[in-house]
Amino acid sequence: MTDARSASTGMVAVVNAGSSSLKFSLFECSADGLTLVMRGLAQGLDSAARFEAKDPAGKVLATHAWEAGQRIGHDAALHHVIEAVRGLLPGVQLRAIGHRVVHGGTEFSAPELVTPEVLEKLTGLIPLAPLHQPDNLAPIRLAFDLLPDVPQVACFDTAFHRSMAPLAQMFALPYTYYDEGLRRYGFHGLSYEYIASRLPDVAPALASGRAAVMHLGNGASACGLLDGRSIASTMGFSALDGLTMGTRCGAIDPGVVLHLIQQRGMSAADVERMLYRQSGLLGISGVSSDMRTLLASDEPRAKLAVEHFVYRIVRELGSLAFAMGGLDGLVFTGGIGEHAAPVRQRVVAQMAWFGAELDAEANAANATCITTPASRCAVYVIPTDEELMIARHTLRALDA
Ligand SMILES: Nc1ncnc2c1ncn2[C@@H]1O[C@H](COP(=O)(O)OP(=O)(O)O)[C@@H](O)[C@H]1O
Ligand SMILES: CC(=O)OP(=O)(O)O
Ligand SMILES: [Mg+2]
Repeated sequence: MTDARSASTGMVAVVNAGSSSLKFSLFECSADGLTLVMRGLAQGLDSAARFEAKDPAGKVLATHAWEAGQRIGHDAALHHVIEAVRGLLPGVQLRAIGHRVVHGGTEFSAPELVTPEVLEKLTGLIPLAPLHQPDNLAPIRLAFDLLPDVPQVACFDTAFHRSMAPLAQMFALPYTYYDEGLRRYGFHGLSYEYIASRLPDVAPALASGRAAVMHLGNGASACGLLDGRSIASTMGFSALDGLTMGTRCGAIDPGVVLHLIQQRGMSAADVERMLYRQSGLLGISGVSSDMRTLLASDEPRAKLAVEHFVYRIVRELGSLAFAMGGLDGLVFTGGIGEHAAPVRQRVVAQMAWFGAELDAEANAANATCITTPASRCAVYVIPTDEELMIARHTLRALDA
């Protein structure tokens, strides 16, 4: 958020459509930059949908709850968002809409103005991200109908990782599959790009150094940032790979998938449901996918789930450090990374052999730097802002 005070040149709306939620933000554009005006969230779209819009200070501007048990589609949620914004800001002029689109495939390595042809190509990528891409594209289609004169820009989760070397993108499958697009793409790129944009101010040594960034939200991944560019990601071909997540399994032996299908008689759809929706923190704990609930629980399996989450982070951290030729610092971001001090404490405790030393008070306060001056490796907490990153990209794409 900037402190822009000069004349407004219109608003940019940002839509981040997830599998069960739809987040939106409105930014005012001026010569000084982008200023957040409003942000909101329609969540629980599967069963217990509710909507809330807030001003930048967190004051609630509007709420709505749908009937419990009703499944609200993204179209209905977006209709509601548009009506709510029109009610709160009558006469609002949208200069553009920026969208988070999870998959850009091999073709889209930068934000793209959406034309019907581009939308068709993005639709063709649905098989690469079946649980994210359809929800990302639904609001674009709807906005084409409802707001045909407003330009739309697609901003990709995969784009920031296109800087990874071919070797880092390659699976050891027969080579033709690589050419056909079966490769490690990496996701959460808008979040990593935002963090990279913050490093020169927050941690200048990391901006030009070797940083491992942990985006720990409901989906979780880690990225190796070398000189501010992505050189490795724990997420792969899909958003299933890598770290333990809320309901996703993270890295597993592909032999397990074969076993479930061949020996246990599960269908591909059953396996997909299990790996995406019934695994991870929820699967291990049997209690919840929500880190807050697990940290507050006395259930042994809730504790085990948290331990597994930490274990996988530390294992991947070692891999990223060697891929970068060393480690100058670590950045935590995402809902868990920004707020779950006990998780950060456990990760840094596992790095004690390496010389990392936690500042317990700073960690408890979610301070920006949570290690002592004597620590060999600095550890930071930097809140992410995928929406601001999308708004910036959207303006740049319009100017281009
Ligand atoms: N104060 C907190 N303590 C521990 N975990 C938290 C806290 N606040 C949020 N989280 C966790 O953050 C996760 C959601 O992260 P978020 O980045 O908001 O998710 P999404 O990927 O849906 O955007 C949940 O597991 C939630 O429990
Ligand atoms: C790519 C991905 O995992 O996204 P999310 O964290 O929004 O589920
Ligand atoms: Mg997320």
